[in-house]
Amino acid sequence: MAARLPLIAGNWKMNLNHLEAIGLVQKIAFSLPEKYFAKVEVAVLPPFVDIRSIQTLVDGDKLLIKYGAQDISQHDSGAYTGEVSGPMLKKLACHYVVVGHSERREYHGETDAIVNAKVKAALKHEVTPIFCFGEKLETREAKGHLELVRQQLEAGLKGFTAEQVARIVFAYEPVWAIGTGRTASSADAQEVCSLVRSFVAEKYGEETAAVVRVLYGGSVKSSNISELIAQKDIDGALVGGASLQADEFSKLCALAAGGPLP
Ligand SMILES: O=C(CO)COP(=O)(O)O
Repeated sequence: MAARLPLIAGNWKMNLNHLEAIGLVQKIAFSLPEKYFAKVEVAVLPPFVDIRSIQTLVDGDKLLIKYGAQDISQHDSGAYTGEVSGPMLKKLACHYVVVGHSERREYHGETDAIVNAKVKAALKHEVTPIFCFGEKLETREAKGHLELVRQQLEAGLKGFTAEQVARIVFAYEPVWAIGTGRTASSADAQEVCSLVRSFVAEKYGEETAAVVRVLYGGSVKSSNISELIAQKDIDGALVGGASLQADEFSKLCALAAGGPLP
């Protein structure tokens, strides 16, 4: 199986203005010298208004940290008040964009069809989509999580070729584990991440399945990252709360790289 570089992506959600963003990225960069980046890819996903400042910092100081956005419009331009397009993100040299986060599905009515269109827009403009999916508590309790994730994958990937799917980062985020302090056990997370890889293998071939990265997200911290990342099909994490603290996030990234701690 091809080696997959672990990815730790910090989803800041609606936190930190552009000045605070600069401070946090500088602290992370200071804590994580170059040697770590051969073993782990580190990305921050700030609010839109912070991205230009982070781009300037990363470019100016030649930092190895990557960055991206938390959402993308399905349209390229036009009368879509409040939206930000793929070409705009590309111009800011965003590496990643989160698509289909449960908070957008829940609070902004994003359906699987919209998520599919947004993944498509990201691929079109060569910004790597971090495609999120996951079940709510009631579905998990009714043991319907594997079926639901399968449906979300079918719908989210509709119409894509194997070449396109190979460029997607998958992120399993069980809704009941987000911001609750309740992490899925590593076995539970592995169960779903393995389903994702089998799904990709079945539909798009073994080669595609071997290269795609599958992340877990939901209350990931420095205290649980090592166990999660040790699972066969978990290639990193999408981190919310813990990505807002420089020390904690750097420690988490260092552990994902296999140490030593900064
Ligand atoms: O939603 C998440 C990342 O996208 C997870 O958030 P927490 O790490 O705060 O649970």
